[in-house]
Amino acid sequence: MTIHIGAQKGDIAETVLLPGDPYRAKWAAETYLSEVKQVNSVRGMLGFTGTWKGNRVSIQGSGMGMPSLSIYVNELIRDFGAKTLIRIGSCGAMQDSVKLRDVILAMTSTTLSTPSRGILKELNFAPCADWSLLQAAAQAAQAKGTPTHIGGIYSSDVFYDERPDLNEQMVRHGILGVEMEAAELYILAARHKCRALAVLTVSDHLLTGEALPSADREQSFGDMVEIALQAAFPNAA
Ligand SMILES: O=P(O)(O)O[C@H]1O[C@H](CO)[C@@H](O)[C@H]1O
Ligand SMILES: O=c1cc[nH]c(=O)[nH]1
Repeated sequence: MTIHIGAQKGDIAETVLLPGDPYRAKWAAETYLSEVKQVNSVRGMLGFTGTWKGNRVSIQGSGMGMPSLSIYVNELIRDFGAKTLIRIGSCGAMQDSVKLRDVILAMTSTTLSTPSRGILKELNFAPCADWSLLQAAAQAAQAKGTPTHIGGIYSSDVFYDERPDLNEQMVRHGILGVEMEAAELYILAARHKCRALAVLTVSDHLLTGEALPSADREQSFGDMVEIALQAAFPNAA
């Protein structure tokens, strides 16, 4: 048990999927896993462990923003032995070629700052995905036929951004989409020698103003979950 995760030692699998939304964790666990057990409810940040095609996997909500994700990922790695961490999140598209409900595999994540800024100091560390996960996710997405984009994303500290000039630079430099957690996930994974990837579904479009309702963000991003599971267990039949 930790301060924020009420699970017992051994309750959490080495592979953990991390949606920001705890109710997406519940939906994904109930929809895709077998032998599901709820392992966390502290602060309503639901976590579940079950099996997928015989492989043990946990799905733990990580909350919104990098400070929140940092708490859960630190505890998952240090106290529960997590080794493979895959974010399954929503994001806003920043390119015309990226459409609503498309999947983005975040190869890198640009950010202004993360909770790790204090230790990285003046270093502009480049947060990047684990290659084996990225490659397996790309193959899984191709096999499913899901419209998928692979490249850089932007991890922002704000949802209601009042820096249009910054977004303009992101768009201009080919950033595919914006979300709020991947950069710190990648930095923590690098620090602790774990594997990490962010698999995202486009829920908003910053260029067209389109936006999906909250129920869709909670319960309809199935391709993203299946791609993440297949990437974690590429040999699962
Ligand atoms: O849908 P989730 O995984 O929470 O991800 C995105 O949605 C939240 C904002 O609505 C932020 O956490 C952002 O990163
Ligand atoms: O951070 C986020 C998440 C979803 N959609 C956005 O526009 N931004």
